Amino acid sequence: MQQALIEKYGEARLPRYTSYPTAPAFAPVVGAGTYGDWLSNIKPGTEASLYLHIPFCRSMCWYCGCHTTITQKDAPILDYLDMLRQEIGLVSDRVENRIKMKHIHFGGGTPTIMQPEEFRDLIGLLRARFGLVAGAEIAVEIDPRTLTAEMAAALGEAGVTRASLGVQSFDPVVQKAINRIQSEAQTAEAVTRLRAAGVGGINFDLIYGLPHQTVQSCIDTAKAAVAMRPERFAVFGYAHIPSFKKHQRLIDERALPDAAARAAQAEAIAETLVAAGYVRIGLDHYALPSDDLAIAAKRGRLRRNFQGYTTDTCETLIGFGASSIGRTPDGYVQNEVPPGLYAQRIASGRLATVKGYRLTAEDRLRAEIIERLMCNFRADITTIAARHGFDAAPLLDGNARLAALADDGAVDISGGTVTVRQDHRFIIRAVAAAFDAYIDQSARTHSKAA
Ligand SMILES: C=Cc1c2[nH]c(c1C)Cc1[nH]c(c(CCC(=O)O)c1C)Cc1[nH]c(c(C)c1CCC(=O)O)Cc1[nH]c(c(C)c1C=C)C2
Ligand SMILES: C[C@H]1O[C@@H](n2cnc3c(N)ncnc32)[C@H](O)[C@@H]1O
Ligand code: MET
Ligand code: SF4
Repeated sequence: MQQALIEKYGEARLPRYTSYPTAPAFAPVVGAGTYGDWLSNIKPGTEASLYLHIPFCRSMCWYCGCHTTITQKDAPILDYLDMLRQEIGLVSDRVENRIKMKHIHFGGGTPTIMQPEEFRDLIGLLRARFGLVAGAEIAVEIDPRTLTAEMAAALGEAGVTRASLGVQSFDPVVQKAINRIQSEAQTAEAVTRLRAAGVGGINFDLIYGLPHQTVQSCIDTAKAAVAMRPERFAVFGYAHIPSFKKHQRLIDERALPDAAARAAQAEAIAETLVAAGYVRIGLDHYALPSDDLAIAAKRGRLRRNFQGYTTDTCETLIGFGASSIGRTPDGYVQNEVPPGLYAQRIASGRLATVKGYRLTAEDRLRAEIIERLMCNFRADITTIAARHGFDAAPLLDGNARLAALADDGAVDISGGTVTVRQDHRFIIRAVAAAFDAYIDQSARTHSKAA
């Protein structure tokens, strides 16, 4: 049965539901003008999250699905940081003193491509423009291959609480096939430097489904990784979309594992991490039981946002930089993606928003159902619908996708509650899709669900 379900649902192109509606539903009707209005609607005393995108790396990993560009020079990075500072000014002029920062996330690309003093200045500017809540989280994505001792120390001094390291795979055959050579020793040294600098929460990103990856290779990587004792893991299935990311054409498609092999690899990594004391969280995260994410999951308080699973409860997320996505209580916004176009906008004194989405009451209802499914593998549709002033019946009855999942034994529906069995967690994107009103317009653009 399990095998049949993997074959039927595992290969479907479905969103990862880091938002609802998902990014393909964003449209140019929401631009800089609307975003400006939405920023002025933010209420005084709002606790907000900030995301800052740094779209530069020193070399290209062929699997990469992130918005980044390769540069060996420092000038483009310095120019970009200038624009980022200007954008922080433009936004803070509109928000005035109405927000306090609860979470700051530096993503990329590779944020640690900045010089230590540039990072310190950026944090200083944010602190000056927006107040910081006591106990706020500051998280930074890190490439262990290029993290210097000076940068690690600067992160600690600036108050960084979490570091997310790209690890992906320790298998030399896989590393060659993805153009990312990174030794275990390099990774361990980055962890040591971060811990010495006082950065307490460390996350490793791993990927399965890469070219030449096998179950054994995944187990070996997971074992080497757990020996370094990061607090968390995020384990992603390789999303191969060469039409969207041209450099993925450098990946040998004949060496890619099929759906059944991908599922076996995901399960082997899960078992290795669980055996080493990590708790499974949601679709693709793992954490030590003492970690905040594991505690939130246990209490049913897990959340999902653009960074994946999180403890962040803020309704307002302000995105800075090329391609950044933000949200306010009114809806979603996304900045211009190519760094050059983003820079042109900011240099002319305008917000860089090029698309977005204004949330309706029904979207908010569906968003909550999908978030609960993605986080808890269960959603009480009747209760959630009632809270939003909707009737649950139209969501459950005549729902062909949901009926098919129930017929296949993948979900249980009783008393208006939809539950996904723990051994069917790989199917969760298909269950979420059953509550996505836009799925048939967006399904084609998304990656394999397994
Ligand atoms: C840190 C790296 C990032 C990953 N995803 C994003 C970042 C910044 C954000 C992102 N990536 C895509 C979109 C869609 C909207 C757009 O701007 O075009 C966003 C918001 C593109 C994308 N990335 C992946 C896929 C399959 C797609 C296109 C289709 C889709 O929206 O699903 C794969 C992928 N990228 C990242 C991960 C972890 C991942 C798959 C597991 C990192
Ligand atoms: C931010 C994290 O996203 C993951 N990542 C980047 N590109 C892809 C892709 N195409 N498929 C799956 N995961 C990806 C890496 O693990 C990286 O560390
Ligand atoms: N760029 C870093 C790395 O790959 C962080 C994760 S990918 C955005 O190591
Ligand atoms: S995986 Fe990280 S380091 Fe590699 S190209 Fe993508 S953003 Fe850059």
